[in-house]
Amino acid sequence: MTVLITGALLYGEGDPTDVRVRDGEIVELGTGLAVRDGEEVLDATGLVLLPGFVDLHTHLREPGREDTETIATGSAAAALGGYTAVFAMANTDPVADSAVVVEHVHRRGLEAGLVDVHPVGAVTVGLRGEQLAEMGAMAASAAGVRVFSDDGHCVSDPLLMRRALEYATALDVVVAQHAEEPRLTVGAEAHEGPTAARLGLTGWPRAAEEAVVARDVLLARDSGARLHVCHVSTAGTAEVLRWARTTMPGLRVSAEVTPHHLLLDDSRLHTYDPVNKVNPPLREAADVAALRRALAEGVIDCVATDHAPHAPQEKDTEFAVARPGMLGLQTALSVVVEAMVRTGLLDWRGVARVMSERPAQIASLPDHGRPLEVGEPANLVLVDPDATWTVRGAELASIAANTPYEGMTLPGRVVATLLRGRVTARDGEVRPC
Ligand SMILES: NC(=O)N[C@@H](CC(=O)O)C(=O)O
Repeated sequence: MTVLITGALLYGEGDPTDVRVRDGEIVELGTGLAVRDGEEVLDATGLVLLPGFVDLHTHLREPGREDTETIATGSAAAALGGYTAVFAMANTDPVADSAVVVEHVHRRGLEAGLVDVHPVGAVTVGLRGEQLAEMGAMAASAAGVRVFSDDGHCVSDPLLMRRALEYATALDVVVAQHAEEPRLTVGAEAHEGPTAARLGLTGWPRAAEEAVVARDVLLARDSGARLHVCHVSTAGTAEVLRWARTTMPGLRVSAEVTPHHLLLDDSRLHTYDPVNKVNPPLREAADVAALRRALAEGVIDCVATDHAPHAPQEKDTEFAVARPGMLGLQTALSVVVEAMVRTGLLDWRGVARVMSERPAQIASLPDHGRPLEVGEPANLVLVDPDATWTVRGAELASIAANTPYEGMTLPGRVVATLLRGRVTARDGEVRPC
């Protein structure tokens, strides 16, 4: 299968370039490349070519909640969002805490064939935070698990977290922590601050996140482990990470921020619409500004969606009982363009860094986030930087429709995604193999 991409702006820079892709690789770069017989041509005039995006944090809900998302529908959303690899969180039913479950998820991803689906293994049995899961068996399984997380729950017991990091060091895998001290967030519904106080919502204080991150970087320092901090949501956490990076040379700590924490703040909560309920919660405008700065400066490494589909009956209910979480895979690029590119904080090379290169490096994916050069794997995304589109939850590929961007017009549109040289999405349609 051969594809010729014509006139693309590589990383949004320089002269328009033609890119020939064959047998899963970039085989030729140049200008005026001739179209060969049987070749699919992608006219990329005015479009930006980047390495395909990598999402370290996705909830695909299969097994267990196929009424809200399946590995096939989530893979479609990912391909349409420009992703070539996603990491599927372990909070499924059954929990992905054994080789059997992670191998099942991996296999289902291969069957869907739209994006590389990497199962995340649970750190503790049943996500209960009591006993370590069989991390070694999951790492050694056919799924080759490289990222472990109890996401949705914090590994709050410091001794258990220390042990998890020690095992992770031995296995050379990453522990991704959902940083939330549970004793500080009992009954929490929204960010603790003036908005929650006015609305009568129980607060989720910043310190519940910041204290766990501070503890964990010290545990990572002592164990030499690779720690990844999920969904950083506060200015204070960014400061803890900055302090850790500057005072502890050799520290192997990385961090992600979600698109929604880069764009939305808790001023949206006055409607009590649970579409805005998410964990960690939307914070204040000053946090949003600090997170944007930290991402631009590399204090936060990457963007991860925390794509969290929920059924209507879990969202269209009272704020207090509604499930937290928002869709993210198909809107991530546009939100990053709005929050980071339009504001001048990142150029397209920066977008490639935070959405492709750093996440691939953090998860040790050798074939993703690679330079746009001859001989490199053709995991690619073509973006129209000037297009805008209006988000409609019902039109997204996910089964669930809980997008906080409903009706919003956002910039930047994914035109095509290529996985190992095969077009997986083009002009809003997916192409399963
Ligand atoms: N991020 C979310 O708001 N929700 C996540 C889990 C969680 O972190 O609570 C989910 O699985 O729905």
